[in-house]
Amino acid sequence: MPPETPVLDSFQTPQDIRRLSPTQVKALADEVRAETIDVVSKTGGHLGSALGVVELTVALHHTFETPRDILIWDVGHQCYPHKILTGRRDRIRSLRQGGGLSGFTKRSESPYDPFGAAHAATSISAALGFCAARDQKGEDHKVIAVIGDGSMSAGMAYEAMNNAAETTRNLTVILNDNDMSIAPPVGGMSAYLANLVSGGAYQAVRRWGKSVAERLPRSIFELVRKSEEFSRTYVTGGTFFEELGFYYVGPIDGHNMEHLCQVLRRVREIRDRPVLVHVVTQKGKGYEPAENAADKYHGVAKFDVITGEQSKPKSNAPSYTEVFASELIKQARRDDRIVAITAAMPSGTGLDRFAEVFPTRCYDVGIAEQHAVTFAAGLAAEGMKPFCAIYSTFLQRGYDQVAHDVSLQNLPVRFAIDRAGLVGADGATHAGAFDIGYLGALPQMMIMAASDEAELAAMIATATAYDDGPSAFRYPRGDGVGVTIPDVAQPLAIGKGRIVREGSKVAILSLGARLQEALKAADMLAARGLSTTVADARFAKPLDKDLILQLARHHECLITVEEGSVGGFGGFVLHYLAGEGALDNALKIRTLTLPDVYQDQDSQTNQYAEAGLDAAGIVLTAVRALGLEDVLAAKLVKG
Ligand SMILES: Cc1ncc(C[n+]2csc(CCOP(=O)(O)OP(=O)(O)O)c2C)c(N)n1
Ligand SMILES: CC(=O)[C@@H](O)[C@H](O)COP(=O)(O)O
Ligand SMILES: [Mg+2]
Repeated sequence: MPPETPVLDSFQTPQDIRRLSPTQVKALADEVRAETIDVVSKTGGHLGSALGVVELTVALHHTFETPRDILIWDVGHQCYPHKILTGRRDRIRSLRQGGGLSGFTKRSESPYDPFGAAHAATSISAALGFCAARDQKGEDHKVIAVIGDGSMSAGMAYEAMNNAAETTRNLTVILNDNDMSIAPPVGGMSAYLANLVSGGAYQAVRRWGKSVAERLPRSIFELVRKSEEFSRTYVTGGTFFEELGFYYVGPIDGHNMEHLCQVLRRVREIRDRPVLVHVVTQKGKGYEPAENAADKYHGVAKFDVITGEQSKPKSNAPSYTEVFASELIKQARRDDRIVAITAAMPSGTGLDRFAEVFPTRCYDVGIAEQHAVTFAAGLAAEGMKPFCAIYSTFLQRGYDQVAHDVSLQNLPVRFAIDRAGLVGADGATHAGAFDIGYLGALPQMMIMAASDEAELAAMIATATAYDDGPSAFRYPRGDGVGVTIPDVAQPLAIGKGRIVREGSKVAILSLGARLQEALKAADMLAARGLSTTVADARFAKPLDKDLILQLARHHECLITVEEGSVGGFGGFVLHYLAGEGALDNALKIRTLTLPDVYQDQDSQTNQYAEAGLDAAGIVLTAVRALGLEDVLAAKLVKG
């Protein structure tokens, strides 16, 4: 290959990486880094994490026989270099776009993605499953899990490590330690890892290397350094990981390609015990704006490569997250029993702002949703008012805790459920689809959904005032609609909705932020001569039974609308009306929910259109329910 040909362009198959010389491998890493920056500048995405693992990714594919060897990325948000190297380069510019590549690893996308992810700390458990299957089948390939230091704060990682040595002798765990989660990492394990890096062999080897480097001929120095460094890292004993039955190798420099490949080659041969390789990397490595940013460009919008400036769309309304933060701060100024909890998402939930005002009343417990929920239960049991702010999708992980520790004991934990409904570019793994159903199944749970930012403020006031049991309020990703928020929001009447527009033929009962689409649909229906009532349910539990009966009795057609899956609000309404015998008459009732499929990434607008949850979808449902498709079509033809 001529020296000027980019290594990346010379690939026929990903297996070609294994034939590259050390110089080419280094060049390849540089090319992959440049391409990753360029791609994400146009698509947005998880840049910092991807940049931190460029060398590691190249080294892994260079050393191991993927896809025969199983490589599992934890979370999967750092996998862009992996995608570039594994046959998806031609589609990499469709990353996170509708119809394009997922921003995470995904089994259906490639044989190089043996296990999909997006929620943290699943990799070691999954890898162990792959190991057990391999061992059962008498096969001999390697299985590698790459997990970040932030994800190491999650319970699943410990459950898996605790089980590793008893399950297999042949597992490689790479701990990718960039000393960052989305925010700076928290907790004892993080401190322990920092200690290993700052006090252990890593610094000693680096210091030793520096002091002798100038005095030895380069070739001799390299030889000595390699064997010395490897043996030092290899025999470092007494770590937590070794107590669990792992060989501990590290800490090693995750950006030193030569060293990385050498260590991985040796690790590849170990088959008598699970190995944990502690690799030290830098989040945002190689792109100055990312390296210098506090969040290391964890998740970015499209940006200008030269300046690093991100292009965030302008809005006249605050985001729901911002409203949550401001309103909770207001409530907390008046009520010193209010405390807030986040599971490693201070900026995403807005609790970073709360922590600035009330540093001692905000708890970041790490990626530990289960713990966050039971921790909140303990606080509530002692008379505090905990607001447990967790995205809908991540609260799934704490479901048993919500059921067993909170709901069963009727403890007044307040769940602030951000990212309710479809979330756009993160796709199916992050959709807040299920919380209405899974929380609604629990006795004693009060559930609200905000239709705009003023409603959210009122719901926060309601949750603050409500001490009789657990409560939850959900709100979507993105900006509000621009309504005025009162200085002092007032609590809502529990279990009472509101009529927003009066009509007579069709009733749309909306729960949550689809209300605007419901109102648009009402306009469109009115234009077709169909007088339409629009109501905002506010509560999924308890239901506003009077309102529902009134809508059912006085309209020919009732349509429920929600940003949630089948088995949620619409199901509760149907259940109630069936019990009342209200479905025995001529009422035409339809429940609009998210479809019973996992929807891939796209813009939120397109996702909702695909789900039939936009104004056009609501109109179509009403027209079909009333059997008027032909009549209206004929009218349209006549003009
Ligand atoms: C269960 C769960 N909770 C929260 C998140 C949100 N989240 C995604 S990446 C991340 C930080 C992960 O840190 P680390 O594993 O160190 O990876 P890094 O981003 O530093 O590469 C968090 C909190 C998640 N994906 N899954
Ligand atoms: C990978 C991950 O889980 C988070 O980084 C997530 O993508 C954040 O989502 P938001 O951008 O909605 O906060
Ligand atoms: Mg990290």
